[in-house]
Amino acid sequence: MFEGNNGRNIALIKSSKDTRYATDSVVTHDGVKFPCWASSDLMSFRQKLGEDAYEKLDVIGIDEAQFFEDLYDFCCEAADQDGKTVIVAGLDGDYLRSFGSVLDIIPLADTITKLTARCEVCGKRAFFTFRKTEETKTELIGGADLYMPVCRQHYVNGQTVVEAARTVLESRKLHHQTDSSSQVEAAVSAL
Ligand SMILES: Nc1ncnc2c1ncn2[C@@H]1O[C@H](COP(=O)(O)OP(=O)(O)O)[C@@H](O)[C@H]1O
Ligand SMILES: Cc1cn([C@H]2C[C@H](O)[C@@H](COP(=O)(O)O)O2)c(=O)[nH]c1=O
Repeated sequence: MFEGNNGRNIALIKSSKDTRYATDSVVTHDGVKFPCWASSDLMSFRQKLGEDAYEKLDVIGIDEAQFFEDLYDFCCEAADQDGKTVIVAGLDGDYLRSFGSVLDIIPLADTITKLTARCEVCGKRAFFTFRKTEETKTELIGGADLYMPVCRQHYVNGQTVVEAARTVLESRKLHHQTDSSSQVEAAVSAL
């Protein structure tokens, strides 16, 4: 727990699934760090922090919210019942569409800010994330090695290219084994 500039007590929680830059800090891609609790769930936070410390908390920040299954229940309890200011950051979409419970908490929020990156192909505003590999599981920790931010046009084009590449590769696999993931990556880099 930390005291912010305005005297408010703040705690920051991130998912322990994401250990890319640090286990006990939230770290931006350009290296700005802030100490945090890393946890696999949110509901145990109150007990881990201790009742007295929890009572004194004013603000709870949550990063990588898409990874928390109990996001909705925690936000309800912390904001509605306990009067905390809860600030949530996370991906609304995975490489396909909706991600975890992030969209479920929209009706609980006072305000929502949708941030965008820049499309890696054309530089326009990027609303979506394109996955560069063949892996299809929803949760796959990684950065620029696995993902690229894309605008709507390049997201749709990219999915079409990958689907077409997969179809061709699947039919080829019937005849002989090929390294399909490297061929999908080659198709993506040709976008
Ligand atoms: N509130 C902010 N004001 C200004 N720059 C910010 C702010 N939040 C993030 N950034 C910058 O935006 C970039 C992306 O943020 P980051 O947290 O690394 O990305 P992600 O959204 O993928 O977690 C970083 O370079 C970071 O310094
Ligand atoms: C699109 C997408 C992302 N993820 C993972 C990849 C990263 O570990 C985090 C996002 O971190 P960031 O700092 O906000 O860039 O989410 C995933 O597991 N599945 C996906 O489809």
